[in-house]
Amino acid sequence: MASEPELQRLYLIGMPGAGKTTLGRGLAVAYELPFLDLDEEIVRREGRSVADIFAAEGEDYFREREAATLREIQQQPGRFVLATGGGTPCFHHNLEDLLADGPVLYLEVPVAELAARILAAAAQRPLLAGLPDRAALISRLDETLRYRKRFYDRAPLRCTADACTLDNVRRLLAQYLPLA
Ligand SMILES: Nc1ncnc2c1ncn2[C@@H]1O[C@H](COP(=O)(O)OP(=O)(O)O)[C@@H](O)[C@H]1O
Ligand SMILES: O=C(O)C1=C[C@@H](OP(=O)(O)O)[C@@H](O)[C@H](O)C1
Ligand SMILES: [Mg+2]
Repeated sequence: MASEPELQRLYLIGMPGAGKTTLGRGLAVAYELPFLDLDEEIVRREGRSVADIFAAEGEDYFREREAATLREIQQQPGRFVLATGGGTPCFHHNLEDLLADGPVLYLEVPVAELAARILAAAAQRPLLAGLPDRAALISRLDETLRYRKRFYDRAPLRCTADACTLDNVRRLLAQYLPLA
């Protein structure tokens, strides 16, 4: 049988609600790799939720912790799947560090679908909480994506909306990775 490509480290990027955490967990199971979620790692180190960090310290502090936690994770040896936060590639030196260390997969999901998913749990996403209605959320997501797209578009791998399934992503990765 032909050798399977061996995945060392995989990074998922994309807007809030794109499914980075959900798909990342599934991919980690499929590849038998540890799963890490950057937000969860920050929360564990800080002993408080992302919403609490934003409320108490502001976004700059969160971005500094985010970059430092990413660095710390990358310096550890070993294989993993890492789900980043939506803003991760857009701050500090994070995108270059992601691109240098493993395949980066962009989950591209239309704003209307992101809004539908986020509305159920807006309180967990401080940058999107407190918007008055669906139209305001869509407008904020549109504006955010317009700026962030230039970062997300640098990912060498991408899946779009309904094509972001476990099977499709495994096929994409098999084409991308050199055979072991
Ligand atoms: N492929 C999908 N189809 C429909 N809903 C999804 C999908 N992936 C994730 N979700 C839902 O969308 C919400 C956001 O998913 P999550 O994985 O937390 O996204 P992210 O980490 O990119 O912000 C969750 O409620 C999750 O259950
Ligand atoms: O888009 C963003 O700037 C953020 C997205 C969140 O992660 P998810 O993309 O997993 O929601 C989290 O890191 C924080 O609330 C900021
Ligand atoms: Mg997430």
